[in-house]
Amino acid sequence: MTQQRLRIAIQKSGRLADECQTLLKGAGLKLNLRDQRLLSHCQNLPIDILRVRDDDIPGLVMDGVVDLGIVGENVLEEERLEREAMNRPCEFTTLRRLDFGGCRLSLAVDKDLAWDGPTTLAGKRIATSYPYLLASYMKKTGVPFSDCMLKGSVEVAPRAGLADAICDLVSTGATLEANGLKETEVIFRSKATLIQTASPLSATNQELVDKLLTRINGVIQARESKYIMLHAPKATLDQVVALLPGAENPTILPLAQDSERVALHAVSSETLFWETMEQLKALGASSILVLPIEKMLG
Ligand SMILES: Nc1ncnc2c1ncn2[C@@H]1O[C@H](COP(=O)(O)OP(=O)(O)OP(=O)(O)O)[C@@H](O)[C@H]1O
Ligand SMILES: O=P(O)(O)OC[C@H]1O[C@H](OP(=O)(O)OP(=O)(O)O)[C@H](O)[C@@H]1O
Ligand SMILES: [Mg+2]
Repeated sequence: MTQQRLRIAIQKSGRLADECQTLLKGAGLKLNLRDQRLLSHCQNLPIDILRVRDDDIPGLVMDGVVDLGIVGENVLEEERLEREAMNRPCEFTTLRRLDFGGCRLSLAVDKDLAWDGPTTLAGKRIATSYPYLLASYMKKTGVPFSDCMLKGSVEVAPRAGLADAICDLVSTGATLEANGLKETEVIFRSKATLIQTASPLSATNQELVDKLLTRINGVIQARESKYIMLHAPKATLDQVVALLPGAENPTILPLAQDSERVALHAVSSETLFWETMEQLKALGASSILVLPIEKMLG
């Protein structure tokens, strides 16, 4: 029997699509995803990429139709709660939370409404695409409400007289502001996440998943890290090192024809902000270079 290729479901188009492809390509998968096909073969590894609506990804993983999926935790938790309520399979394993797709599911009301906590919504109608996440939150508050399911344009529901409030995704808040609404409670914080089916994989495919995960961890670690090079006076070296966020012990090198100053090289596990660079300069550091890291292992 030929070995079954590993199947990974990602969003076909939308907010997560490009980042998913960048991540997989960064992990070494050679993909040609320019055409419209549902299923694409990875050219250098026994992996197939399935490109679908994001709403379908949790179910495909929970039913064991695909082995891995990348999806927003908001969509994943909504599907899990719905399946749990229906006594349908809702198991999966989270391999890792990813560094993109950050957003929150929030309650929002007319900006002029006086807000006095969730009780303000007692007996009111809330429009949402996430009825299970909303119900799970409202149950904890004990406030009775009714809902109105809208798959899109949720933000116009109050103005259209369809609902008194909304429960929708927020990132910058621009959509709420443009619709005369204000965010009042965050009910769920979400990022994209990599999940695996609960059905056991063949030993070969599990090895491939483990390898892929190590590489993905490396890609994300590299994205979150910077290589820093600078020259610093020996007199302020300790203060300079203390300013470098998350850095392991730096390399200190002598400078030619300069006994007062040294060169410092360090990998910082956090973004180096302008403020920190200005503080480094104030300590006498010069030639401060912050370089991106392409790959990282170990
Ligand atoms: N404003 C936002 N900022 C950041 N991430 C977001 C934002 N809105 C949504 N997301 C995340 O991206 C995911 C996909 O959003 P998108 O708008 O592409 O979904 P969609 O329209 O349902 O797509 P599909 O056609 O695949 O069903 C969301 O489920 C959420 O996790
Ligand atoms: O707080 P903001 O930065 O404005 O983002 C929030 C908006 O982003 C998402 O919609 P998207 O723009 O993906 O369009 P959609 O409604 O077609 O999904 C979400 O449904 C909100 O409407
Ligand atoms: Mg969708």
